[in-house]
Amino acid sequence: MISVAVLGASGRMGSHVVDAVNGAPDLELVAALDHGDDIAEAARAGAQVAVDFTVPSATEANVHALIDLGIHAVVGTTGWTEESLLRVEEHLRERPELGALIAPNFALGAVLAMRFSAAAARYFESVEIVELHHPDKVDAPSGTATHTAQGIAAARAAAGIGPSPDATTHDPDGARGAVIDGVHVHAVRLRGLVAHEEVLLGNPGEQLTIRTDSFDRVSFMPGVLLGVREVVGRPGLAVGLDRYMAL
Ligand SMILES: NC(=O)C1=CN([C@@H]2O[C@H](COP(=O)(O)OP(=O)(O)OC[C@H]3O[C@@H](n4cnc5c(N)ncnc54)[C@H](O)[C@@H]3O)[C@@H](O)[C@H]2O)C=CC1
Ligand SMILES: O=C(O)C1=N[C@H](C(=O)O)C[C@H](O)C1
Repeated sequence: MISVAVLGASGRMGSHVVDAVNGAPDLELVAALDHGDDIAEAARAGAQVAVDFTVPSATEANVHALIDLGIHAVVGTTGWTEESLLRVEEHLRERPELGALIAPNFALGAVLAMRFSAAAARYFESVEIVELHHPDKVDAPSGTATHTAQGIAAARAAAGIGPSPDATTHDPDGARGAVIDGVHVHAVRLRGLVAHEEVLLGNPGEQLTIRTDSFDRVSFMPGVLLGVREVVGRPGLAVGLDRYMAL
């Protein structure tokens, strides 16, 4: 039995995680904490793993606190940078028995879409990303789109491919979107949506579209539970659920 704490337990994702942990025969929910609660309560309750679905401004401090408390971390919250990930990696070296999984997306379809996009990237002249989310989301572009763009950019750089062609010289309103590692990313916020992403890859006369849709937050739960079960045996930092999957 793995003892689990949930941080952000009253939120859209956290409340689903509470239900998923309660429904798993091999997991026991020992703490459901939200804004204003003392994170040390997770340790007092005996948590081995804490799942963090909070807010970008809180998640890094939560993870450092969990490491200090001797608790493995499974993190879905967005807002991570190269620098903040490095700080966690460094901190984990002081506690070699602990693991942390930080994953921009726990939906298996989204994990595969990120992998497929990176695999396809070198074969297309042009690539752009459109991410589409519910309008209550506080950050843009999404963590998933950022990670997807980084994977695509790394694959193109490794293959010696230059930037996607683009003749735009006049864009006073930012219509070409954000640019992450040279990849344009467009963010849509629309009532009715949950979490969606399209990667558009173009060549003369052809287009490949890789699309992933989460219509319901239950789509993230198998990945979260996989992370909880695996993190206890995988010390150090893992970025992306694909690190725990046989891909
Ligand atoms: N990796 C993935 O698969 C997914 C990641 N996300 C990300 O998860 C995060 C949360 O998303 P939602 O659940 O939609 O947000 P939400 O706003 O519904 O929930 C966040 C919860 O965290 C609580 N909170 C804020 N600061 C806290 C702190 N210091 N300690 C404990 N709780 C705190 C809030 O009170 C709230 O209940 C976002 O960054 C989002 O992008 C969302 C869906 C899937
Ligand atoms: O806020 C959300 O809802 C989501 N956030 C994550 C992200 O920013 O990529 C994962 C998923 O897209 C849902």
